[in-house]
Amino acid sequence: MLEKTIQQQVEKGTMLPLMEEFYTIQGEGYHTGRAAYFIRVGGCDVGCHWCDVKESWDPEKHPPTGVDQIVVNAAKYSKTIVVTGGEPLTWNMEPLTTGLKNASLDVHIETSGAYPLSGHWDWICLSPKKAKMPLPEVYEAAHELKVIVFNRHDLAFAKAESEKVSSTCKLFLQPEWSVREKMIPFITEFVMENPEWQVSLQTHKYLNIP
Ligand SMILES: C[S@@+](CC[C@H](N)C(=O)[O-])C[C@H]1O[C@@H](n2cnc3c(N)ncnc32)[C@H](O)[C@@H]1O
Ligand SMILES: Nc1nc2[nH]cc(C(=O)O)c2c(=O)[nH]1
Ligand code: SF4
Ligand SMILES: [Mg+2]
Repeated sequence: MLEKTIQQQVEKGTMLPLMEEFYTIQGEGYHTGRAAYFIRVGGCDVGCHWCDVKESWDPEKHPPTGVDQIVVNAAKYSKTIVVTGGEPLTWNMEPLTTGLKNASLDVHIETSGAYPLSGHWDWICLSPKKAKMPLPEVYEAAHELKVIVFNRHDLAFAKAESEKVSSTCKLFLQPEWSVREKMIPFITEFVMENPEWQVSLQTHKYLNIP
């Protein structure tokens, strides 16, 4: 009985499999350097082989948590909230983001865009993945396109992806962490030749913070 109620709440998005929450500094992309509270929601089946948070993939490993409780915690820490995962758009983000907006918070998302866009967002960071491409609605809504560069072909992929986003969308190339030393020369050369793009580094990993 209880199990069933919880499952129904997860289906509605009033409960979410919460992996972790932490107050830190946004390490990547347009808002790099800004203090923010991160809400990491479990569940992702995109399957990036280099994913730096594979523990997030199985939603069963993360306790279903009421969104009201998540909002109360978040509001204690920061005005800026980053919802990430896992893939947050696996779930209905409407209840969580309504709660966060009612608390007057700025609400950002990190997403692959592979699932329908739900929720109310002040900032959408789209990081497209070839294995499960973003839906058209997410390209249209994205404020920031952040392409991970694992090999040189990813630069051509980045260019093609940039044709699908709005004209105001900010463009970032971020080296895949394990090959950063090899990819940084290609990325820097590309950005100097294509100055509409900017470099994004995972600065939290250099700072040794979460
Ligand atoms: C862990 S993902 C979670 C959100 C969502 N599933 C996504 O991929 O956008 C958060 C961000 O980290 C990036 N990322 C994951 N693993 C990485 C790695 N090994 N090196 C560089 N960036 C990575 C993703 O591309 C994404 O922009
Ligand atoms: N500091 C910090 N910044 C981040 N930006 C995006 C992250 C993510 O995993 O979504 C992340 C993260 O895990 N930590
Ligand atoms: S989409 Fe995001 S969470 Fe899912 S495997 Fe790829 S990087 Fe990891
Ligand atoms: Mg991360």
